[in-house]
Amino acid sequence: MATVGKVIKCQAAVAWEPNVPMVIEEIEVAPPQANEIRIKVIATGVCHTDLYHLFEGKNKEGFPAVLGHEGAGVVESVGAWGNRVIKSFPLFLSQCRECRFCKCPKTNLCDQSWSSDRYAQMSDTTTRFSCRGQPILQFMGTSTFSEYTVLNQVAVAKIHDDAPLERVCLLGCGISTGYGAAINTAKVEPGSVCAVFGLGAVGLAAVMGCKNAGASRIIAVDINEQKFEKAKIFGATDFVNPKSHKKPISEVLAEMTNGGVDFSMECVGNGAVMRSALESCVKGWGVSVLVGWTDVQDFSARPIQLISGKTWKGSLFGGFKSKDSVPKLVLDYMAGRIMLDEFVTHTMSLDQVNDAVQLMKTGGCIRTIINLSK
Ligand SMILES: NC(=O)c1ccc[n+]([C@@H]2O[C@H](COP(=O)([O-])OP(=O)(O)OC[C@H]3O[C@@H](n4cnc5c(N)ncnc54)[C@H](O)[C@@H]3O)[C@@H](O)[C@H]2O)c1
Ligand SMILES: [Zn+2]
Ligand SMILES: [Zn+2]
Repeated sequence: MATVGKVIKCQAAVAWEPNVPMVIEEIEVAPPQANEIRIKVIATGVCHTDLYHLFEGKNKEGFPAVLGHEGAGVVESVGAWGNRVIKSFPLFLSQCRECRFCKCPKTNLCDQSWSSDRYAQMSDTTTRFSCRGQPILQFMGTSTFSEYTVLNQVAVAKIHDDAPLERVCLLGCGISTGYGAAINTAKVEPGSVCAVFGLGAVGLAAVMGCKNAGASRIIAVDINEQKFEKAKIFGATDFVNPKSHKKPISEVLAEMTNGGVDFSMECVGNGAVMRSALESCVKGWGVSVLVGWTDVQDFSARPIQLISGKTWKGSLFGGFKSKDSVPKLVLDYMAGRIMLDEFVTHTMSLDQVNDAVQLMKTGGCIRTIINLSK
């Protein structure tokens, strides 16, 4: 390819500062260095975590940056070699296969993922992006709101040649997260009663996970009743709007389930909802999983909640070891074992990225796909 080894000029949505819409800019993307891969992004989803970074987070240091971490594309060039067209998948959670955590089957938290360097920039702390001479940070080591991006090879998976990128990109974050929270972290059992709090893409995917794991009853909880119809498609059997009840939601669920649910998943990112999700579990064996993202420093629960035999745990990227699992999830979609199409409510171009963010902010979408292929 003509671009191998050269700087590529392309369009990207640059978040210059917090609480200000992103600006479509021409950026320069440097060639990949050793152990890096430059990817032409074909499609990307917009996740609540992008919104969180832009508007809700307290990380004022993380700007200017190119956001986006739910993308799929093709390899443009790899370090010093090769230019085969390979469908490839940027992973915000890496899998180096060498660290203590990668070697342990109990977790997916690769040690390389959350070093502050890789989180904000590339592996050697110098970003590959610049705009008008100024370095631009790479969000979550991925930055898929750009026509081209550079990733460390520990954060790229190769996926099936026939994978439809404008669908499987969703496996880059929200869907894998919710689905895995149910099947890997909660380990939902056949015949069990589950409750999912929050019915965005993450929560709907958790509903899908509960259903695939054989749950007999799945209670969908959201303050936006428009989400209930979608939740039904993914397998929800009961629907609760906390705003329609004067009692705490845990009491409502306890009455509906003879004492509480077997498994609950918090997919909102709200400390109070996390507490009610735990309180909604049955004593003795109930398991509650935190999935929603929040920068609440402390949150509380009465110790009796845990003394009485409940388990409270959390899940990042659904507990999936990313490089190993994403290619398999792609095959699951292609074989009809998991749904993806049903999550897509809007398709837009890169210059509409602020509209996509706004839609998510107002609850007007499940997932918007930004199509970058030209
Ligand atoms: N742990 C992880 O690996 C991971 C990965 C991706 C996203 N997340 C987080 O998961 C959360 C959900 O992401 P999303 O993309 O589905 O977001 P979303 O904004 O599409 O969905 C959130 C849903 O929660 C509902 N909600 C808000 N307040 C509620 C309340 N008090 N009770 C019940 N429902 C309520 C909203 O109406 C909405 O339907 C976010 O916090 C996101 O940052 C975590
Ligand atoms: Zn690792
Ligand atoms: Zn995300």
